[in-house]
Amino acid sequence: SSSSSGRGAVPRVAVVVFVIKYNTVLLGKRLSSIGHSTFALPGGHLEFGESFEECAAREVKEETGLDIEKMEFLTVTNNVIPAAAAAADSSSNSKTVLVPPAAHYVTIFVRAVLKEETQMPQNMEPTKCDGWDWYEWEHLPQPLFRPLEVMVQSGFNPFPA
Ligand SMILES: CC(C)CCOP(=O)(O)OP(=O)(O)O
Ligand SMILES: [Mg+2]
Ligand SMILES: [Mg+2]
Ligand SMILES: [Mg+2]
Repeated sequence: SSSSSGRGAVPRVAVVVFVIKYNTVLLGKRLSSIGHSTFALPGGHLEFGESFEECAAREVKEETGLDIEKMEFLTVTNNVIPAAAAAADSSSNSKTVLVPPAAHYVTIFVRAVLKEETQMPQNMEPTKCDGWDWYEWEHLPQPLFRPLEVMVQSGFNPFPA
């Protein structure tokens, strides 16, 4: 992981997965230093030597117990996730103290379907996620994890046309 001073910090790559079931998508509330208490897709860090598809299948299996197939690349976004709002200097000549970003991820978005549509998600990492559920695109839970919120606001739709 990167040093807190920001020296040596490099952007990391994440693969996140729209697991599509009929007209719903799988989301879970994050319990994590990044995006705590916001609803996010299953997924995580691309590990050395992995394909996007291998990472997607591994992370979804690790986090939800679900087996997925037919992964398709959708899009990629660059997410510089700010630390707490820049701290203003408390002295009279208050100036904004620059705070290094808390995180920087290049996020690969893929979609996939369940190998077996009767499979139910389990919360495999209860210290990192508050539980998984299926949501219609028109009725997404709030608040969404920032990178996903930005995509939804842009009018992105992950479902097959
Ligand atoms: C913060 C996010 C965009 C990238 C890292 O995702 P994550 O915290 O789910 O990572 P892991 O599932 O690999 O622990
Ligand atoms: Mg994970
Ligand atoms: Mg991981
Ligand atoms: Mg994860």
